[in-house]
Amino acid sequence: MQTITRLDMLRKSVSELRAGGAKIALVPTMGALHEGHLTLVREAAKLADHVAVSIFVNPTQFGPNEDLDAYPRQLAEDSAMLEKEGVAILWAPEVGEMYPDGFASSISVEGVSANFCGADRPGHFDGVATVVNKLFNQVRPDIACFGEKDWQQLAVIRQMARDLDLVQPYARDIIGIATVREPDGLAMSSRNRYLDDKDRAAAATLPREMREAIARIEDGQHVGRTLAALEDALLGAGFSSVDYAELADAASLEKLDELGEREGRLLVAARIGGTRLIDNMAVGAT
Ligand SMILES: Nc1ncnc2c1ncn2[C@@H]1O[C@H](COP(=O)(O)OP(=O)(O)OP(=O)(O)O)[C@@H](O)[C@H]1O
Ligand SMILES: CC(C)(CO)[C@@H](O)C(=O)[O-]
Ligand code: BAL
Repeated sequence: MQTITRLDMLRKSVSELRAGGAKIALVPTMGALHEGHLTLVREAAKLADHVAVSIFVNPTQFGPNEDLDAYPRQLAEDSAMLEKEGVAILWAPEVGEMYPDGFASSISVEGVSANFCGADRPGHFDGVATVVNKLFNQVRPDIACFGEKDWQQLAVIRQMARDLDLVQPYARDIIGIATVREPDGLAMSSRNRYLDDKDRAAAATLPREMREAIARIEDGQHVGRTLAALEDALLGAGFSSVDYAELADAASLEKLDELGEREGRLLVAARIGGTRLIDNMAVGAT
């Protein structure tokens, strides 16, 4: 595996890998890798000849009071894990390489980014879209893999890829990978390591109560009251606040008051012990 920190070196290595028509899959990450990330890498390896993984804690997607400084950074450990997975390129630029002096552009994806994390974290998805666009231009992957854990992020990236002709035929090339969970159901996330033992145990209430709420909605119970009960259950279990707990159209991320014929997704963000956790699950899917 080549660990690359400079863009000129990346371009050279990518073109060498691509010689003879080999396909490249990109897995963008912010590092502090866990089994969720490694699942993305393994799926990527099935779909392409070579896998490139990026590790970049992107400052432009963090708000002023968020955890940019505290975000875990462990490049040596991450690099050893990726080496074992047979990854060809680890792209790990410094902030100045990604955003040289004078950098002045931003990509804003409307609609899908308006609600949920987009509303709670102003500018977050502009930061994500801009850096993912740059990563696509830098690596020029044939496919890219993203986790469904960040459902809204995946929708934003798909919209951007479609609007800006980034990959084609696009629908096949942005791959969404199902959320990988801990044995108690908690979605794996680099931020789970912020939780102390008590909060970590209570955090499993989130997927459990989401499943309960989904069963009630599918059973025809009132959506608004079911979601209010879900919020109460989380607050009762030790969560300090619920940023949102909403039923949405799975593709447009428009809020839904009832399921109807639409493919629904339950999306939740809630805080426990100062850590913001997100999760989402299908509602009404066959
Ligand atoms: N549990 C998971 N299952 C599947 N994919 C995941 C999981 N966790 C993260 N990913 C995916 O890995 C990619 C990189 O995510 P990132 O590095 O932000 O990790 P994270 O664990 O989501 O971190 P954070 O705690 O910052 O949200 C994203 O596409 C993300 O959706
Ligand atoms: C896609 C991403 C790597 C962009 O910084 C990040 O948002 C993430 O890790 O999900
Ligand atoms: N996994 C999403 C990246 C973020 O929360 O900033």
